[in-house]
Order: sequence, then C-alpha cells, then structure tokens
Amino acid sequence: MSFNNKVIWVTGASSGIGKALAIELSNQNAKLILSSRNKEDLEITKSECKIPEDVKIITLDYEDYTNLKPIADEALTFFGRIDVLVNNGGISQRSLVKDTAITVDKRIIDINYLGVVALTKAILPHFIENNAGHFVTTTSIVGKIGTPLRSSYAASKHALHGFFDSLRAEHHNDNIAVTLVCPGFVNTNISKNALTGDGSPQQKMDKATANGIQPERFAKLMAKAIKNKKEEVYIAGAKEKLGVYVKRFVPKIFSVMVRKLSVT
Ligand SMILES: NC(=O)c1ccc[n+]([C@@H]2O[C@H](COP(=O)([O-])OP(=O)(O)OC[C@H]3O[C@@H](n4cnc5c(N)ncnc54)[C@H](O)[C@@H]3O)[C@@H](O)[C@H]2O)c1
Repeated sequence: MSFNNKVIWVTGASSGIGKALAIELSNQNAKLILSSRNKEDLEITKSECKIPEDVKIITLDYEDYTNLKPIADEALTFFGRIDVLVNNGGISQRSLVKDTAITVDKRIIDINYLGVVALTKAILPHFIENNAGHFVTTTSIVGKIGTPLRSSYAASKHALHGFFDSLRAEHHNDNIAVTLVCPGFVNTNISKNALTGDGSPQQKMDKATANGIQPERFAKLMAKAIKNKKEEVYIAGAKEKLGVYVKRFVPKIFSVMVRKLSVT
C-alpha cells in the first residue's frame, strides 16, 4: 500500500507521536485530517506538513465520547472519504492503585478506551460501505504487560487489544484491516501529561521517557507498519520487547522481573 492520496485521520496530532506521524505521512503524500483538543497546536502541526492545503483540522475530546459521531460525519465531508483512522491520542498514568481516585481510573478508561471505541464505531459504517478501511490504534507495551504505577492505563490499553482483535475477526470479509501499534518508551510529553492519583498531571519528564526513541524515528517505523498492514507491532527498546515475550512464554519469571521495577 502506498500513502499517495490516501486520506488518513490522525488523532493526538498536536504533539509527540501523532505530530511526528502526521508530518511523516504528509511527506509520503497522504491527505490528512488532524485532531486533538487544541486547535492552535494542530495548526502548528499542519504548518509543518509538506502540503498544508492537503491537511484539514477538526478538534475532538475523546473524554466526550458520546458526542464523537457528528465530528466523524464532518470529518468525512472534508475529502469525501477516509481510508485510514489512526486512533493515537491518549493519556498515561503515574500512580499506585492504592493512591488512585476511582474518578481518575474512570477518566483514563473514558479517554483511552471508550473514546477510541466511539470514534471507531462512528467510522466503521463508512468502511463497511466502501468495502475497505484500516483502523490503526496506538496502544502500548503495557497493553501486553502490566507494570507498576500504570494500573488503569495498562487496563485501558489491554482493553483496546481485546476490542480490536474482535473487530478484526468480525470485519475481515469487509476488507477492513486493524493494526495495533505498541510503543515502548518514546521521547514525548506523555509522562508530563500523565495523571497522578488525584487527577493532576505529573508535570515531570521521566528518565526512561527522555531516553526513549525519538518521535520522528518512531513515526517512520509506525508508517512502515501501517503500510504493511501489520496486525500488531512492538516499536520499543530490547528490554521492553523482552518483557512482552517473557510474559507470554514464562509468565512466572515475568512476575518476578516486574516486581523489581521502581514504584516511585
Ligand atoms: N511516549 C511514550 O513513551 C508512549 C508509550 C506507550 C504508548 N504511548 C501512546 O502513544 C500515544 C501518543 O502519546 P505521545 O507519547 O505522543 O504523548 P503526548 O502527550 O505528546 O501526546 C498525546 C496526544 O493525545 C492527545 N490527547 C490527550 N487527551 C486527549 C483527549 N481527551 N482527547 C483527544 N486527544 C487527547 C493530546 O492532545 C496529544 O496530542 C498515546 O496513546 C500514548 O498512550 C506513548
């Protein structure tokens, strides 16, 4: 698959992975629809794209998941079709289970899971009608394993795997593809924006995040995975990938490994 003239809707496009992916896809001649909550930041991403005239902007808030259908309907009018929906926007967590208010757990699930599900359902009839379409979702390595300080974040990302594996099976005959992209540490603002137990952002760059893959490099690898219609891909450092395979094949050893990770 080439991105030439494909219409790709990328959420979370105002920063980090989504912004880098938008620029990468635009360099590969895709037509883009960019979303996140902040119009000004999206305008900056648009201005850095190869052909800004081929980029449309529409704001959305995943947390307001019951109101995403009219936004999707409007997005469909921009180019008359959508070929790929990249559900990338999301929020992380840095708090122990015992310190996390249930309202914070709910907020993370609403944004990372229900918001993504709602936007997917809003576009699904269009893909079915066209007998073509591609859902790409940014989950996480913690969509495959659970680590300290990320209980609801890990749960939200695990939930996405269950949802999209089912959707892939249901719509295989409609020529609808699903790609689940699982990042390890990527050097973005994710840890600064991560919610603490009382719902306030951590406002701190974690060392592992700062040392993570650069978003531009990540975006190139993600674009390749999308192009190849990979079902599931881990774009991560060796240690994070190892965690996934140890959990899969020797889960008891993973349990011992993961409890050694810092809980502060
Ligand atoms: N950076 C990492 O180390 C890492 C690791 C694993 C997974 N991820 C995932 O990658 C994706 C992108 O994150 P990032 O690293 O670029 O971080 P980031 O904080 O730079 O970007 C997050 C994006 O999501 C958007 N967003 C947040 N809440 C939203 C909401 N309620 N509605 C709509 N958009 C919202 C933000 O505006 C921003 O554009 C997320 O899904 C995140 O969980 C990141």
